[in-house]
Amino acid sequence: MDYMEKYKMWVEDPYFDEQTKLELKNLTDEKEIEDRFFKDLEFGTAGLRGKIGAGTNRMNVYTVSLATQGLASTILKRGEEAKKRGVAIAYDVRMYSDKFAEIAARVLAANGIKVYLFDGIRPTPMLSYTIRKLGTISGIVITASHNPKDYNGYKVYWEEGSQILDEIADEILSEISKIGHYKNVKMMNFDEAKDKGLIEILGKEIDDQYTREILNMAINDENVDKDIKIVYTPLNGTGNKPVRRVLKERGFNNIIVVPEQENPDPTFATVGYPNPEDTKAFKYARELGLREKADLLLATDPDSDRVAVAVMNDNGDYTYLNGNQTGALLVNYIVTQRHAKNDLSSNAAIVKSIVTGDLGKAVAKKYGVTTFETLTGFKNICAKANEWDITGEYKFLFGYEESIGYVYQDLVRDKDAIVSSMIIAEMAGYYKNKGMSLLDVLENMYSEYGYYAEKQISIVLEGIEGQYRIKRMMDDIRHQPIMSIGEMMLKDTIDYLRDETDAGKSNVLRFFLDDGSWYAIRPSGTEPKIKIYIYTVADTKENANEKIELIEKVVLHRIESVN
Ligand SMILES: O=P(O)(O)OC[C@H]1O[C@H](O)[C@H](O)[C@@H](O)[C@@H]1O
Repeated sequence: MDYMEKYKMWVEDPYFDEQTKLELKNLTDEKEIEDRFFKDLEFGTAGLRGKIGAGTNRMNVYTVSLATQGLASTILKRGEEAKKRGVAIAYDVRMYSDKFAEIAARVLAANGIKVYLFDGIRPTPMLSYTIRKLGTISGIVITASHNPKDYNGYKVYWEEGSQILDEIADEILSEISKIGHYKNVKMMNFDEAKDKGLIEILGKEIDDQYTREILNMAINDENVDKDIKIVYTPLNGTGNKPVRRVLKERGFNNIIVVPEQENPDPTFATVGYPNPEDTKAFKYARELGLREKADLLLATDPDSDRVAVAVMNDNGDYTYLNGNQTGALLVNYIVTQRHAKNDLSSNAAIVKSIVTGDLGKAVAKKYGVTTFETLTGFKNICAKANEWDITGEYKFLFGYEESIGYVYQDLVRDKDAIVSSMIIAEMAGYYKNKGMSLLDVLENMYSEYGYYAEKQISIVLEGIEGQYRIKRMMDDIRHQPIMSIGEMMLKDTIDYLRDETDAGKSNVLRFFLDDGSWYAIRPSGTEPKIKIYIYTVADTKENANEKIELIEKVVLHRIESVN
């Protein structure tokens, strides 16, 4: 069926509800119809993610129920035991998140699969934790993470507690393709499923366990200035209760929460784009921080798997750390402290993505800790922890990405802003006790390891047109790489789509220059963007920044010249 036939089917078929039909009938722009129906939502970097609305390429009760039936069939193939182990479901603050979670629960229950559904909003990492605690076969989180308000998403997890990799995703997709019409999706009444014990509601008990286990992960409790003043914003997402609770129970009493962004708001009215990678998300936190003279600002994204940090500088304002800097600081803190305590196993390893910078790796190396690199997607980072559970080859110490995702140890198999906020607060308090800010620590690291600098640029290109243009941009640079930038000559290229690498296959290009700088280009798997990552290391900050600027200018010029 082409997009128009699919559109007509949705408008005419009595299976679809009246509101959906009305929404579709009111569409006047054919481009919009095409965008809604030209394909089905795809499993990208982090599961299904798309705009909320009617259509096969949108997040709605129909696409969610279809995906869940595919997941149910995949579980059923694994027999009775898998059915009993069941599926844990969490959801965030977004529009329809609770409704989609309920639909998913009803579809699984109708298939005879046990469901553990949270009684309210929870952070994504709690789902990972819960899967491991309850021993479920799978898990779902309804969230679009940091995307704008009109998006939602559906992340699927497997028994190890991390997001599914391609093998299971392909199996689910193949089961979805066998379903045919949406009416073949099974669905049970919610109350009936609860009465039959097929849906069980999760609450306080699991919150308590999670908090307790995180508190046990403290590295230092003494020599930490717990009076450090931190302004925290959950950006109207799920972080408010768990982050505050963990910090409070660790004894940090000087935590001030941004009042306007404390409570859940699916429209993210105070922030617009709720991505703390973007320093604009700190607007309210900064203002409050300046008034309160806070040492640190912390911001978690709506599903609380990612956290960003800003540090009070000598000019009395805040310096925003990017994900590479926070990641490197955390590697440095964890590794040096554990080393000093003689608590660093000889097979300890850290894991980062291929588009994450190298400062953390340099620190790890000094202390005999191995660094592994995976494709983008925290599922790939945590897959290492899962693998080492079986082989015992390495001990997963820390995983991180430039996109402000971090996890310490392997209690949770996803990035975890709750665990990370606690370790960041501890780290900042530890150095404050020594009279240093995190900026001082970073500066010391640069003097020891070299001035690492980085820049990430995203170009937003929406809709089908955008998708095609991103493809043309990738094709263009893939076939005609830039041979020199100023005095820097292209030395090596990795095309992760075509070359055999340890990381695996993905549409990513990495270009290495002869002075040690490198840059990577890839389409985002979660947003309509092409992303460019630029890295360098030099003897001074000025030299490093100069190189970054030059690379940025040349690469951007080239990419943007592709129509
Ligand atoms: O760069 P993208 O494909 O948009 O992904 C951005 C981020 O999305 C999710 O949060 C993934 O778990 C991360 O691993 C990834 O870095």
